[in-house]
Amino acid sequence: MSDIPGLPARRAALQMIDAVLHRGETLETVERNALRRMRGPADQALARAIAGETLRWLTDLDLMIDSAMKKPLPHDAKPRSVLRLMLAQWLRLDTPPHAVIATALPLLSGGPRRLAHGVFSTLTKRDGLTLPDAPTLPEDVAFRWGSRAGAIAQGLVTPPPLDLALKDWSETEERARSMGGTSLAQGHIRLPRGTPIDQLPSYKDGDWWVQDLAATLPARLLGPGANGSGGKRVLDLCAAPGGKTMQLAAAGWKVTALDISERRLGKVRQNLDRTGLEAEIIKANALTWEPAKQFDAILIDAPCTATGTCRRHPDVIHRIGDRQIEEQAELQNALLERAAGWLPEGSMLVYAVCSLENSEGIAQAESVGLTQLPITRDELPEGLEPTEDGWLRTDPGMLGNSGGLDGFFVGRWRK
Ligand SMILES: C[S@@+](CC[C@H](N)C(=O)[O-])C[C@H]1O[C@@H](n2cnc3c(N)ncnc32)[C@H](O)[C@@H]1O
Repeated sequence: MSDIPGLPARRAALQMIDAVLHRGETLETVERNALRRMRGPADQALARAIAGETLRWLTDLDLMIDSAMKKPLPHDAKPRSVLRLMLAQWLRLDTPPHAVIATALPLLSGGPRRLAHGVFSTLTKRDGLTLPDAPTLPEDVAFRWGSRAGAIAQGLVTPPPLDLALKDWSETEERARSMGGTSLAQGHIRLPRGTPIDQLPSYKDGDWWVQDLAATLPARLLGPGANGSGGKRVLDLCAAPGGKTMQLAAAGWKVTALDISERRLGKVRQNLDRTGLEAEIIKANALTWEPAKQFDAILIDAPCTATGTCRRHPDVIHRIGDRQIEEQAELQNALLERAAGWLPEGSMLVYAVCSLENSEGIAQAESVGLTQLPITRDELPEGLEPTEDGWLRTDPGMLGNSGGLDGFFVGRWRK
């Protein structure tokens, strides 16, 4: 079966979609297993694209499948899964129907195969069958994202560009020009999606790292770390893989980077080595650890449901529900309470989550018993605004004309 060219990519995509939808696994984890056995980068990229587009447009693909059947297929039926990825290839990846049939139908046999063939043929012959302008979100997700749901769905249509964060902000203009990119903020370069990272100039020199523009905002809101008497101390409480640790170190802060995961701290070390930046690294559980020194600032980039990264991880749209949100909110609340207790007078706290959920963002921020230091418009890249209450909420529906950005909630306080 694996002799048919293109079939391994479809099989891997099917495995990825099923693991996300039926076992609640993250796309990132299942990708590692599913793609391991595949031959080359082109097949891997194809499997990723099929799985990504299927998950992004799942609700619409299911509506189409149901419209071509007298009796709807169960949600976990294999022919439904195969039909989903067949339609995603045809309607999103422009694969001609005959090629879709040749490479995906062998995933089924017997009656299910005839059924999928029949449904796909019916749909491909239907006049004017197209997807809507933006993916339809599952009802519970649309409800949670409220008035922003439509804009966020629009932001999901195009997979995100590649954002780089620069170690030296004074090089922004020159690097944007030499790399053929654009810049939406000092120290930020935006390149087209798919740009091969390790072939970009100065990758090995460690002059930049990959980081979505939205993910750079929490550390930016702490300002520079250097003052007359040297670097101020910052505790980066949930630090791995180290994007914000590098930003803070590059901005002159003396950084203590703490994380519970040794494996993920390995990434922080690698990132610091590559960029030549420095930080003290601590492996500890922030819920039991006690600091031995005081900090001028604490950044909590808290563990969260990561629904704000739905453009690059469309699995979150289907995997995350009330239970996961509540679990994360509980952890965030405990982290915030502890960190607020460690701050000396005059210090600053920034709390951030890459989540679009109110319970992980605004609801957490409102429980902090410190003096809010409202975020102001002049601290943000053009086109972004703080909320009326001085919090920052970004989502994939914003900055649409320049490539969008991930969803984040950020709050800031002074003690
Ligand atoms: C959103 S990620 C941090 C991303 C990171 N700040 C960056 O910019 O690259 C959240 C991190 O929190 C860590 N974490 C989760 N629970 C923790 C705990 N109880 N104590 C310390 N770190 C924890 C996870 O291992 C994960 O690396």
